[in-house]
Amino acid sequence: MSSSFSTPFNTSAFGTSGFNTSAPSRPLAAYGWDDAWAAEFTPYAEQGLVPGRVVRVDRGQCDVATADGTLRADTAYVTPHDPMRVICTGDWAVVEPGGDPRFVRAYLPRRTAFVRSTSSNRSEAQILAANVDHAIIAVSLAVELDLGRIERFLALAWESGAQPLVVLTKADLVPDPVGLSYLVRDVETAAPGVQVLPVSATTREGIDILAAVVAGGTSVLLGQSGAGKSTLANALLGAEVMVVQAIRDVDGKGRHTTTTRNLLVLPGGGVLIDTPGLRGVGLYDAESGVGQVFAEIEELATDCRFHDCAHQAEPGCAVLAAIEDGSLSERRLDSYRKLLRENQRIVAKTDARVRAELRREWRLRGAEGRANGVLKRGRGVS
Ligand SMILES: Nc1nc2c(ncn2[C@@H]2O[C@H](COP(=O)(O)OP(=O)(O)OP(=O)(O)O)[C@@H](O)[C@H]2O)c(=O)[nH]1
Ligand SMILES: [Zn+2]
Repeated sequence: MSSSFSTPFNTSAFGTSGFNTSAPSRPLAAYGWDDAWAAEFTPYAEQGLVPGRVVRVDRGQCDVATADGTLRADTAYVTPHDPMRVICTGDWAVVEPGGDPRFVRAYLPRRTAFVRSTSSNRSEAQILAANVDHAIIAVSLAVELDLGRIERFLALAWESGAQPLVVLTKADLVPDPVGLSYLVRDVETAAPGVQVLPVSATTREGIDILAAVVAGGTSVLLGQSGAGKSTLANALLGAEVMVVQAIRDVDGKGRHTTTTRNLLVLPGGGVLIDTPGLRGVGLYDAESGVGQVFAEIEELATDCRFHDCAHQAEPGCAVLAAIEDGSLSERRLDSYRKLLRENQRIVAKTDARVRAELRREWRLRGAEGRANGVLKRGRGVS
């Protein structure tokens, strides 16, 4: 039942009575506005500029959800040649209060970002979504688990700076609870520091737990085609809410507009970003992400006798010893190697400057989140 999803949105996110000039921060809270964003925004507020979250970017323009509803704005100032700096869905935009056209003047520094390399040969990156807190990796229980694929998505998620969460969809197709618990455990071994949650859109098992997790921030849904992402999004959103949000969007002149949004406020709290680009996202320079996915192997490696041990046949190799005693599976080590190799190929084709920038911006934050995640799971970090 969707009773738990029908409450907060209707109340006050946007008054229908017109433009709100008194308390701009309250409606924005639904979009993830917090004290830290407000602090970043202070110098712009002094210039009379307005904050808002980017819900969609088109050629040359974007839709920005502000306290006064969704505004259309020109992105000429925030579309530099550097593809990493182009404004994208999820950014907090700094918008002119009026003007024809109205311009986005800047956007606030990103906390996290999903990036994709746009082609195999050109050294170009593309920003897919900004300021994402939770990366929900949808994995279908209707087909055989592919742990390697899950690890790949996890690497991507960690690299973005977001906290991953694996959702095993279509749990109704695995009615045996013992069988299900084994599947969950298998995935958990491939996902240290990550919550693994079986859900079913059919029976609504796990949906309320998922709704509670995503209530605290901005989420994206990743996963293979057919994994159940759309179904999950609908279960979280409720069909009525999508309609309501479309109707309540107003342009700068107070007219209703009907453009589709790539960023939606969830009725149970939180924000969901669903852009076409994110749907097909692949592995991009996720070196530190890979390390996090295989945290237990990297932890073991610190006990190898040689600092640069390749875990092939070296004496005193702690990784091989773990395989020997059965505490680490060969599949896991193979998968680790495969992802590292693949990653090196991608890295070789990628602009070093872009990579350096990614690292600089997200390493600290990522390391922090990872440490927390790993500790939460009680894995051996010393
Ligand atoms: N039995 C069962 N089937 C489900 C469930 N959730 C989704 N499905 C089915 O799985 C299929 C794929 O679901 P989608 O939500 O379209 O998957 P998707 O990940 O959005 O796929 P793309 O749009 O191709 O990326 C559909 O036929 C759904 O009806 C579930 O909880 N239980
Ligand atoms: Zn070793």
